[in-house]
Amino acid sequence: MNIALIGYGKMGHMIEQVALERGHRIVCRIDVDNQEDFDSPEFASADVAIEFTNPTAAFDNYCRAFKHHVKVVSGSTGWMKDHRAEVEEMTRDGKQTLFWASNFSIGVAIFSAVNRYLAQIMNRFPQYDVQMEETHHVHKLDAPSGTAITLAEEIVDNIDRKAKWKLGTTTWDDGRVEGSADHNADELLVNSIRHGEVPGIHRVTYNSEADSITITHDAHSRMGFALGAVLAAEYTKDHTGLLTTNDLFKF
Ligand SMILES: NC(=O)C1=CN([C@@H]2O[C@H](COP(=O)(O)OP(=O)(O)OC[C@H]3O[C@@H](n4cnc5c(N)ncnc54)[C@H](OP(=O)(O)O)[C@@H]3O)[C@@H](O)[C@H]2O)C=CC1
Ligand SMILES: O=C(O)C1=N[C@H](C(=O)O)C[C@H](O)C1
Repeated sequence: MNIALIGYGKMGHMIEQVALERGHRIVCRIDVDNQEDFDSPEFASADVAIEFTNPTAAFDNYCRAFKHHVKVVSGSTGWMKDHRAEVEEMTRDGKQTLFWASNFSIGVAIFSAVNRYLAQIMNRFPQYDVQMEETHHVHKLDAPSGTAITLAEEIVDNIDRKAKWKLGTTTWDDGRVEGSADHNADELLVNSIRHGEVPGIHRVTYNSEADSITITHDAHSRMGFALGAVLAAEYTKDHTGLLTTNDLFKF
C-alpha cells in the first residue's frame, strides 16, 4: 500500500523501515520544512498517512490530511484534552478516518487488558490503594504520557473508589522535582520520571499494609510501537471512522 509519513523524527524513521520491510511504498514524507507537500499529488495518492509529530501539531495535521480525504493513523500524544470532541465529530459515521492509539505496541494492548481486569478484581479488596508511574526519555514534551492517561482512565472506569486521575510529580535526571504528590483518596496519582533515553516504562502498583502487587510494561526499544503503527495502517486501509487498538487486536 501507499503510505505518507507526517513527522519524520524518531518514530517516522522507524516506521519507514518497518513499512518497507512489509512491502509498502513511502510516497511522501512531511516534516516541519515541507508543509506545502500536504497539497501534492504524492500525498493525495497515499492510502493512509502515518502521523507522529507532537502535542501541538497533531490536530492540524489530521485536518490537513482529511481535506484530501486521506485516512490517518496517529500516535501523537497530548492533543486529546483540547481536541477530542472535534475529532469524534469529524470521524462520526466514517466521514473521515483516524486510527489513534496512545501506544501502538502489542505488549501494551495486552497490558491494558490485564490492567482493566485487575482494577475490577480490586473492587473487592479496598485495603489496596493504587498509584501509577511512567518513565520516559528527557525529550518527551508531555506528562503524564498518553499511555499513562489511557491506563489511568481504564482504572478510573473500572474501580469504584477512584473518581479521576491526577498528575503528581515529574522527576528529572538532574534531581529536579516538579509538581506535588498531594491528592485526595478518590484521585489516582500518576507520577512521571524523565530519564536519559528510556523508550517507555509504565507501572501500576496496588499497595496494602501486607504487600504490593505491581504490573509493568517496559518497552525495550521503539520497534514495537513502529510495528503496531504499520499493522494499524494495514487495518485502516479497509476500515473507516474512529479506530483504535481494541479494534485491531480485538480485546
Ligand atoms: N502512540 C505510540 O505508540 C507512540 C507515540 N509517540 C508519540 O509520537 C510523537 C512523536 O514521537 P517521536 O517520533 O519520538 O518524536 P520526534 O521529536 O523524534 O519526531 C517528531 C517529528 O515531527 C516533526 N514535526 C513537528 N511539527 C510538525 C508538523 N507540523 N508537521 C510535520 N512534522 C512535524 C518534528 O520536526 P522538528 O524536530 O523539526 O520539530 C520531528 O521530526 C510524540 O507525541 C510521542 O509522544 C511516540 C512513540 C510511540
Ligand atoms: O514520547 C514517547 O516516546 C512515547 N509516547 C507515547 C506516550 O506518551 O505514551 C508512547 C510511548 O510510551 C512512547
